[in-house]
Amino acid sequence: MAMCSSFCPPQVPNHFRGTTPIPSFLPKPPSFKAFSSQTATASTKDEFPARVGFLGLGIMGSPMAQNLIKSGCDVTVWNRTKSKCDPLISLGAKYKSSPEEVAASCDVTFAMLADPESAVDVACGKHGAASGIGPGKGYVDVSTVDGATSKLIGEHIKATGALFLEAPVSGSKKPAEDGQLIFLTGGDKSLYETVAPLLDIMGKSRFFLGSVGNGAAMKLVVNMVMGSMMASFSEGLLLGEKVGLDPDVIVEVISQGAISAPMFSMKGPSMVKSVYPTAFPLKHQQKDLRLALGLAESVSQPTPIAAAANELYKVAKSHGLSDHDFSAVIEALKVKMQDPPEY
Ligand SMILES: NC(=O)C1=CN([C@@H]2O[C@H](COP(=O)(O)OP(=O)(O)OC[C@H]3O[C@@H](n4cnc5c(N)ncnc54)[C@H](OP(=O)(O)O)[C@@H]3O)[C@@H](O)[C@H]2O)C=CC1
Ligand SMILES: O=CC(=O)O
Repeated sequence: MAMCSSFCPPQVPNHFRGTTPIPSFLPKPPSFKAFSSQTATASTKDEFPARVGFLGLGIMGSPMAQNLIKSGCDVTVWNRTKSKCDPLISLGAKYKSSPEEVAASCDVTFAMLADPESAVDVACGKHGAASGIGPGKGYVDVSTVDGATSKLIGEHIKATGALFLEAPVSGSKKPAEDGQLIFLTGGDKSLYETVAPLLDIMGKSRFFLGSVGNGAAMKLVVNMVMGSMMASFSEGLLLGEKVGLDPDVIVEVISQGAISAPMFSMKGPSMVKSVYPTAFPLKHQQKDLRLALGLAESVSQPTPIAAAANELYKVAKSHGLSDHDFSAVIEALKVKMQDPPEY
């Protein structure tokens, strides 16, 4: 893999021994050093992989690619809807008309796609990245998908002689803009080390979690908790309001106590106004709950809270809220039956 100079990041290993069964699709983790974490470190331009591809320029992909460009990386972009490439081209990005061409012309290619179907299509479909990639190159999928999808993409990429890393991110639109994402990675450790300077441009910390599937599992666990928290917060706001409490004060009280979370203090005030500017689309939150429930089922882990939350997001989707922020799930609890059944 072409690098402007050799790069060897300092290692800060943590040690972890899990006690829960491992999903059948995941390889058994090593008995020690199952993950290592690292906060972002400053790098110089000379340490970046020479040519960086970026596929998928939605809410997350655009600012991530933008940060790479602004840091001096040589970036080539592709997006299904070509117009989303234009602002990045204006900033200096190159453009190729297929994932295949991007992967062929770059040393490392990142992909930030909507869901498992699009991630597989862009990596493995006709004119997909796997058709253009090869030995000496790397593919980093930062989309949120399930472990089986991640493994499938990894197998296609590795069959070409290239390296593969899954690296889903925790953190939304603003952290993506601010270069404050958290990367949850699994796969080829050498690729992880090669792209570390790039992850550090886009993020504030990174975790290497071992085999492909572990990064996906970590991301789904985090987003399962997040989806349930938002559903519960919504119930609390509406219950409080119905018994006469000021919802703005509820947000303030929650924000000062033990259950405070940036998510509540950031999104609460707009939820009170029934405004949901999209940072994390509701359809993606429901996708993550669905995938997390699949993961739970694969190891017979009961997740009744997440299952109930998933139903609420499904109701919200059925009311046309898919592309609103996931905080719009509160609307699903406001819906009144038009024609109540007769009992
Ligand atoms: N938004 C957030 O806060 C966060 C999102 N994520 C995850 O990151 C991923 C991207 O999220 P986000 O940027 O918000 O999503 P968006 O919906 O804004 O972007 C989705 C991207 O996928 C592309 N895409 C969708 N379907 C296809 C397809 N069939 N073929 C090719 N390209 C396709 C879209 O292309 P086009 O422009 O043509 O539609 C677009 O580039 C998701 O997996 C999400 O769960 C993770 C952390 C935070
Ligand atoms: O996946 C969403 C996030 O905010 O993280």
